[in-house]
Amino acid sequence: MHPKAVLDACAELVREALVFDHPADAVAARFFRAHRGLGPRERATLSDTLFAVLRRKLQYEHFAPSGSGPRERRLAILGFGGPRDFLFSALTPQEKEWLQQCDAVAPSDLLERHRHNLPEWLVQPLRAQLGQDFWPLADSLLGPAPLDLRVNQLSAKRAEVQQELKAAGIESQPTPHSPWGLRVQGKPSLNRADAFTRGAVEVQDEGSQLLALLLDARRGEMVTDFCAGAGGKTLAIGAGMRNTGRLYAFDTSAHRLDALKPRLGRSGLSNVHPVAIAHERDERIKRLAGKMDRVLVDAPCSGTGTLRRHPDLKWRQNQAAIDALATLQLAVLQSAARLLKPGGRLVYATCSLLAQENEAIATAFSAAQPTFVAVPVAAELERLKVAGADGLCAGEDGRFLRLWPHRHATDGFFAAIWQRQA
Ligand SMILES: C[S@@+](CC[C@H](N)C(=O)[O-])C[C@H]1O[C@@H](n2cnc3c(N)ncnc32)[C@H](O)[C@@H]1O
Repeated sequence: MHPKAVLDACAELVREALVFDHPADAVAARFFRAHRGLGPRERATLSDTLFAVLRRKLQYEHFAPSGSGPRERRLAILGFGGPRDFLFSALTPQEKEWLQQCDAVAPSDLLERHRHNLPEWLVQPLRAQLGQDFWPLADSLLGPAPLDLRVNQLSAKRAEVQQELKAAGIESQPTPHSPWGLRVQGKPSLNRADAFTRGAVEVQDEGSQLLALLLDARRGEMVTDFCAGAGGKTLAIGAGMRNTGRLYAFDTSAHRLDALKPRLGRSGLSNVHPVAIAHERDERIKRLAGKMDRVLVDAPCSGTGTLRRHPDLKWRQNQAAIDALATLQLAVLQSAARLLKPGGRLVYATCSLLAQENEAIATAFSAAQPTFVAVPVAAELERLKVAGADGLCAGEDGRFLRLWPHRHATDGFFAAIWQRQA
């Protein structure tokens, strides 16, 4: 495809995504369906351009007014995801000169907001929480995330899968903390790899694997994954139960639960029961009250821990949305807690960076539910033989799991654990 046509397509995709009426990856998927002529290399260039624009939107919007032509074209030029010489052959002499001027601006000459590229509703609480560490976090959020796999412990061994992937030209390393994880080098296409099609591996961030590990579900138990979505954690939990017992996968989105089904098929699990619920107080929950050994609440959240993968999330939300999420999170946690037997384990988790969705919810729950006793996560990780457990936790006695992209190379995750008093 001619460079000019590729740049035009990039600008059009940027225009569609910046409406922010749908998630950026859904907009890109729709765009590729509508433009079947785009090959894999062109699609990669378009995606990389879009994600660069979303990551550095404030910086590029600051540069854009000094250029010429439509705004989306200027943004696409600044974030272009293909080779420089390819881009140059699509530009007018005036555009080339403008791009070189933009490239020459030193980061130190930019305002802070044009360097961190974060909205104020996110900057303020993160600065308050992190102090000096705010900038390493902000920098890490401008980069891509690694590709992690979880080896299905039901049917495969990590070292063997690593060898198998290597033979297929896919290099990987064991993840430092999760016993099931492999971190893959580069961005190889996995969908056709035999290890993937036969269910020996699933794509899952190392941090997400640790959340499933913390539930510590055992053989023969009754377990609920309350916000199961497409089942990333459900699959890990079901494998940990060695495909025995009963694992309910609840979610209010039947559509997301549908995406769990093919993954269940590949995984070999038959102990999982997906159930679409209307809301967190659904009658079906009442019927199962007091029957569960373990409940995971992987709550709906801002997803700010996943900004490397979903940079549009910072532009599609605001403080009012976080306030509404916090109310929902406490309601979901309170309702899910009713499912537990005395002695049972409750895990609350998010992929948010914000204390308002994390420590504040855990603290409010503890205050309202004195029969749920907090279990320090650091001690649990140590018992589960997770390397470097202390460095993964925060709060008094390592009370909470707190993973950060700039410290742990994972997405940002939070978890708290309670045991219901017998
Ligand atoms: C963080 S996502 C879950 C991700 C999933 N556990 C995984 O590992 O792939 C949160 C999920 O909560 C679901 N949800 C939203 N409101 C809910 C509610 N009131 N009760 C149960 N689930 C809810 C959303 O549909 C979404 O799938």
